[in-house]
Amino acid sequence: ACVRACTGTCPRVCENPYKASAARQACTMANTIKYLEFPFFGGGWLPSYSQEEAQHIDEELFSEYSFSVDQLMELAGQSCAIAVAKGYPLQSLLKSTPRVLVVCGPGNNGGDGLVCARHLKLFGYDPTVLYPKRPNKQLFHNLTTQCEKMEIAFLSKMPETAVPTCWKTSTITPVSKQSSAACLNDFRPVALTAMVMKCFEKLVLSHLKATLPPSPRMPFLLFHSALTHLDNRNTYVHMLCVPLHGSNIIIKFAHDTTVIRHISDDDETAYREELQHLATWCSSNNLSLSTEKTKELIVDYRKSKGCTHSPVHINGTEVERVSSFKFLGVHISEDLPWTLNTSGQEGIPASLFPEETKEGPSAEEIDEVYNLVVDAIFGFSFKGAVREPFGDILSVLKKVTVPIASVDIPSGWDVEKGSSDGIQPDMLISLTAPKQAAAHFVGRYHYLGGRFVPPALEKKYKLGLPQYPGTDCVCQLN
Ligand SMILES: NC(=O)C1=CN([C@@H]2O[C@H](COP(=O)(O)OP(=O)(O)OC[C@H]3O[C@@H](n4cnc5c(N)ncnc54)[C@H](OP(=O)(O)O)[C@@H]3O)[C@@H](O)[C@H]2O)[C@H](O)CC1
Ligand SMILES: [K+]
Repeated sequence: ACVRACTGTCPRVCENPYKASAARQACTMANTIKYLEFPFFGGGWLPSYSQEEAQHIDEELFSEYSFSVDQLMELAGQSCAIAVAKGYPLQSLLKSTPRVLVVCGPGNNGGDGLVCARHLKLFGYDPTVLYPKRPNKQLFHNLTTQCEKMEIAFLSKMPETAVPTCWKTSTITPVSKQSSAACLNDFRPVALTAMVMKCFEKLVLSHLKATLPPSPRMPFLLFHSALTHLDNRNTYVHMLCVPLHGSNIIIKFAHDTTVIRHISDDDETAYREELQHLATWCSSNNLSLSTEKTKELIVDYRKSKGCTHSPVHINGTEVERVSSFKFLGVHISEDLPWTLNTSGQEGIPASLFPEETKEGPSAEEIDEVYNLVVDAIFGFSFKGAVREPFGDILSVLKKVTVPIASVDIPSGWDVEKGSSDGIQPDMLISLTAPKQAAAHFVGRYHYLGGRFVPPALEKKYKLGLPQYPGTDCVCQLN
């Protein structure tokens, strides 16, 4: 391996007088500073930083130097895209389309990932962003919009990758029911669906019929009850998912619309925005939303529910909360009793939703579809055991065989100690300065990015940064 680490006084530091004096001064500042060897560009030793030091430097950039997060994130994310383009040039990719999966976490590391995706798109790659937990902050809304405007696809979980949006979109044309139509009710809405979708629906139906297990699980049941409709001549099914927030699911079936949202941390903003968006969309398209007929059901299994759920309003009218309703022919109750729809089955099997609730594609799907994965899940603020949904995602990333390029820190690694059984990226792009975990990186490419450190700050923290070549904003360290 080209990168090694040593702690405290390192004999090889003496080979470089500048580094030796920097090392001595740095050691008086923090006993924990460790040095990484970087053989590129003449070689030398580079300090690496603990979690706390990285956070101090970061804070000082914002407070003392008045940088905004957007500014630094743009430079950080752009340098990640440049490093990826250097390590994996378009012409070297093995798949016919230059697809890259960018997995973004809930913090600023995820923001770097969004910026990286946008620049990769400008460089000619075809990025798809997996963004399962989106923070409700303007910065991240903006970054997401920028990506969406550049036609970068977003995944929140696997089903949305299976059917392209254009197939799922129907044009609803009002056809007059009588010769002198006077009001909206005199029109019948006729939905025109893409022909390819109609064929697809038939294929899905026959596939589902062939593969349905003897005791169907809930999601299969929902789809099955919708798709049996296709058995009748001259009929078809619409399941239209056009979420405003990628993590909302909207199911349209005939003239019924259902909005589904998984709520975490009591944050209902995206759900409420979706309803507002739906009401506005209906009104601007001359469709009337019948609030009286709209019902809301909340499934809440938390032990201590703490707060009561405040009602939602559509066009100023409160939506009635019910404890059960019939959805696509299936009775759903807030306590999800299995027996409502089946006989002879006691309770809900523990493995009811094993595959269906998993976030993101499987390792096989990633290997098949993407050339590489950009890991922007966690950076220097990661602490403790990985919480879901990221535990499942990291387990998948451990199994992929396509290269992984990690932004700042391989996600899931302890920022200082690394992780022997974590993901093993092929590329690491350290931002500002390498963190101590970089000593355990054994992949092919280690880049330094984020060329925004003012010289005074570099001096204060004894960063001893290497000379970036010319005007480049990344520097290869191994
Ligand atoms: N100066 C620079 O070099 C710059 C670097 N940037 C990038 O920013 C990250 C650091 O960003 P930060 O937002 O501080 O933190 P992270 O992105 O690392 O992660 C915070 C989120 O992660 C969640 N978290 C933490 N631990 C866990 C865990 N064990 N399981 C699940 N989730 C976890 C945390 O959730 P909370 O619930 O604790 O809030 C946060 O949501 C740096 O590495 C660079 O990539 C900037 O772009 C610009 C300047
Ligand atoms: K990362």
